Amino acid sequence: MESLLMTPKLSSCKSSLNPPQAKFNNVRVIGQVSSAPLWGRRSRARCLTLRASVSDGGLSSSQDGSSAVEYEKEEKGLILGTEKDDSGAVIGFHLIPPSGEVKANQVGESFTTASSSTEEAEGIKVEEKAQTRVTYNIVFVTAEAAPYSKTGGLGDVCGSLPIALAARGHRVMVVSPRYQNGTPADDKFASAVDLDCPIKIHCFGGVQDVGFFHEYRDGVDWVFVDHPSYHRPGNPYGDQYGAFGDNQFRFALLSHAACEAPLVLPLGGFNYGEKCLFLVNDWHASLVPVLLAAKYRPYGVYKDARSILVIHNLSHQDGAVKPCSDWALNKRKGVEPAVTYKNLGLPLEWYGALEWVFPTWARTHALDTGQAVNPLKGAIVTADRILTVSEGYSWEITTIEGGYGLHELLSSRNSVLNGITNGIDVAEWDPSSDEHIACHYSVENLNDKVAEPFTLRSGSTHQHMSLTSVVYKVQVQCKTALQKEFGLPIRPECPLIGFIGRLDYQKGIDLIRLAIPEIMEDDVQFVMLGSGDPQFEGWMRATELAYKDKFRGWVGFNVPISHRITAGCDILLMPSRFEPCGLNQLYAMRYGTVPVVHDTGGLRDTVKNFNPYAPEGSGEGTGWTFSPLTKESMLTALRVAISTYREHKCSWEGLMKRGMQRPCSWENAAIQYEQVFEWAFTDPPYVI
Ligand SMILES: Nc1ncnc2c1ncn2[C@@H]1O[C@H](COP(=O)(O)OP(=O)(O)O[C@H]2O[C@H](CO)[C@@H](O)[C@H](O)[C@H]2O)[C@@H](O)[C@H]1O
Repeated sequence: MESLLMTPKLSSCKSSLNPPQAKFNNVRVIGQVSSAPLWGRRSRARCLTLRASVSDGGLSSSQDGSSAVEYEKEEKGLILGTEKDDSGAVIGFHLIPPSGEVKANQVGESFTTASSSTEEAEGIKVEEKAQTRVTYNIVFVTAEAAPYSKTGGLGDVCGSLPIALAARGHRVMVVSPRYQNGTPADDKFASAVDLDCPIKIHCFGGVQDVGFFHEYRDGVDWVFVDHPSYHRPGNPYGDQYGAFGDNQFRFALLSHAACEAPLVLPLGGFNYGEKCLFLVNDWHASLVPVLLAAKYRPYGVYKDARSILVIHNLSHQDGAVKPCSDWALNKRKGVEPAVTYKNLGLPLEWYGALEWVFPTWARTHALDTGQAVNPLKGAIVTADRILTVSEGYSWEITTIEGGYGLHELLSSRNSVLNGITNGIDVAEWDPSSDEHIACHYSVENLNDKVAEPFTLRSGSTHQHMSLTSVVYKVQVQCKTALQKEFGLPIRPECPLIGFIGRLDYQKGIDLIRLAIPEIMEDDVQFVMLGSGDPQFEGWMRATELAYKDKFRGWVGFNVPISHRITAGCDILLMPSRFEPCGLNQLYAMRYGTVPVVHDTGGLRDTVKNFNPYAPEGSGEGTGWTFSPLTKESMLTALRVAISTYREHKCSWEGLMKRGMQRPCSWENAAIQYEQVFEWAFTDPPYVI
C-alpha cells in the first residue's frame, strides 16, 4: 500500500493540507477549536452548508438539523464560527475550515428549505446575487457531455454544470471527444465547426494529429477533440464485444489535447490562457493534473493554473466487483499494466505518481507482480482539490468499503476533499413542459386539485382523500400512457413501480432479481429500463414472460422512455449498493414520483425519509430510505410505500409535493463549486 502513496516531488512539494492561508489571515480565533470533527460525517443532523462570498470575504451559513455553526462578521471583517448543540448552547468555536478536520464545504439539506419566494427556495439569497464575484476561466475535461454524448450521469453533469457556471459569469470550455459511430447520434455534433487548428501530440511511441471542433452554445465553448480513434461503432467506451482495447490511448489523448486547448484555441478571438482552472472528471481525464505538474510547470507553463478532480464514480477505475489484475476487466477502468507507462507522454521519473500495485490476493497468478498504472490515482496525488458528487460519498471513499484500494490515499488528502451534491437540468427535466411525456403537470396543478373535496378519517393523524381525488388524477395520463406503451393492463389505481439504470452490481439489480417473486405477489406493476450485464438483460426478458400482466423490462438506452417512466410511475426503486450521487431519484422527486432508495451516498443525502408523525400530522420527507441492503429491508420499505400510496392519499400527496418543490437546480451547486474554486486558487498549486 505504501507504493500507492509514493509520488515524485511530493515530499518537496508544497502541501495544501492546511486550509487556504489567505482566508486565515482574516480570521481571529475566539475560544478553543474543537478537536472533535464538528460535522459527524455519518450524521445528517450535523451536516451543514457553508457558502461564502469571494468578493468581501463575508460568509453566510445555513444549517440542517440540530447542530449549528454561526458566522459573525466583525467590523474588521474577522470571522469566527460557533457550534451549538440541540438546545442552542454554544459548545465550541472553530475556524472555517478548521485545519484538516472539518469539511468547510458541506452540502446538506439546508439549501432545500422550502420558502415562499422562488429565489429563496433555490437557496440563493438575493444579497448574494448582488455581490461581485471573482470569475474564472474553467476547462471541463470529460469523456462525455450531454447532449453530445451520454451513457450515464457523467454526461448529464458535464452537460449542465458548465452552463450553470457560465450563467454565473465564468468563461467555460468543455473538452470531450468528437465521437462518430455511424448512427444518427453523430448529428448531435453537426453544429460544431472545425477550428482548423490541428496540433501534434507526442505519445504512444509516435506523433498523433489531433483536431478541434467547436460549438458555442448556452454561453459555453463546447470543444470536441477529433481523432480517428473516436470514430467507430459503439458507445464512448466499448461495443458489444466489451471495452475498447485502446481506451488508455484514447483518453490519454483527450487529456493531452485538453491541456493544449486553452493555450492554442482562439475561442471568440481569445484563448483561455494559462491561468485557468481544470475540472477533470473521473479517470478518463485524470492525466490532466499530472501533465500540468510533470510536463508543463517545469517549463514555466501553467504555473498559475489549478486543477480539481471530480470523482463521479470511484469504482470505474478499479475492478469494482472483483478487484484483480485481470486486464480485460480493468481496461475500461483505466488501470493498465505498468509497462504501458512509457506510452503516456510523461517523464519517466513521474512513474510513482501513477504507480498502482494490486494487493497479493487480487493477483491472477503466482508470477503476477500486480504492477499497474492508474491515472485516477495520479490525479488524486497531484490535483489541487478533490470533489465528489455528494457529501456522503466524499466520506465513503475514505473508507475501506468505499475506497476501492484508494481510501488511504484519499484520507491523506482529506483536507482538500469535499462533496457537492449534483443538481439537475431543470429545463430538460420539467414535468410542466417535458416533450417526451403524455401530459404536463406541475406542483401548481396539484395545488389546484387539492381544492377539490377531500375527506378526513376521524381519529386519524393523517388526512385521507377520497379515491376520486388528487392522486389518481395527477400523473394519471402519464401513467396510463406508460401502461399502454409497455402493454400492461391499464389500471390507474394500481401502484406502478419503476427502475431506470445500468444493469450492474452498483445499482443493486441482483437484489431486485431476488425480490421480484415476492413483489409480484402483491397487486402491483413493475417496469424496468436498463442495459448492461447480459445476464440481467436475459433475466428481465424471462421475468416479463413469467409475469405477463405485471412486469415489463425494456433492454436498451432510451432517454425519452426514461422520461416517461419517471413521469408515469408512482414509485422509483433504487437499491444501489453505493451511489456517489444518483440522478434518477432527483428526477423522480421533481416529477412527483416517490423514491424508495438504499440509505447510501448521495441517495441518503437527497432523499428524506418519510415521517408520518411530523408535527400537526403534516408529514415530512420525500421518500423512503432503507438499510441494511437486504431483500427483507427493501421489501419492507417498498410495502410501506405501497400501502401509503393505497391507504393514505393525503400523505402520499404530501410526499409528491415536497419532492416536486425540493430545490434541485444547478445554480445551487454552482455556488458551492465557486467556493471550492476560491480555495483552489488561494493556495499555491499542490504540485509545483
Ligand atoms: N437505459 C437507460 N436509458 C436511458 N437513460 C438511462 C438509462 N440508464 C441510465 N440512464 C440515465 O443515465 C443517467 C444515470 O445517472 P446516475 O446518476 O443514476 O448514474 P451513473 O452511475 O451513470 O453516474 C455516476 O455519475 C453520476 C453523476 O455524477 C452520479 O450521480 C452517480 O451516482 C454515479 O454513479 C440518468 O440520467 C439516467 O436517466
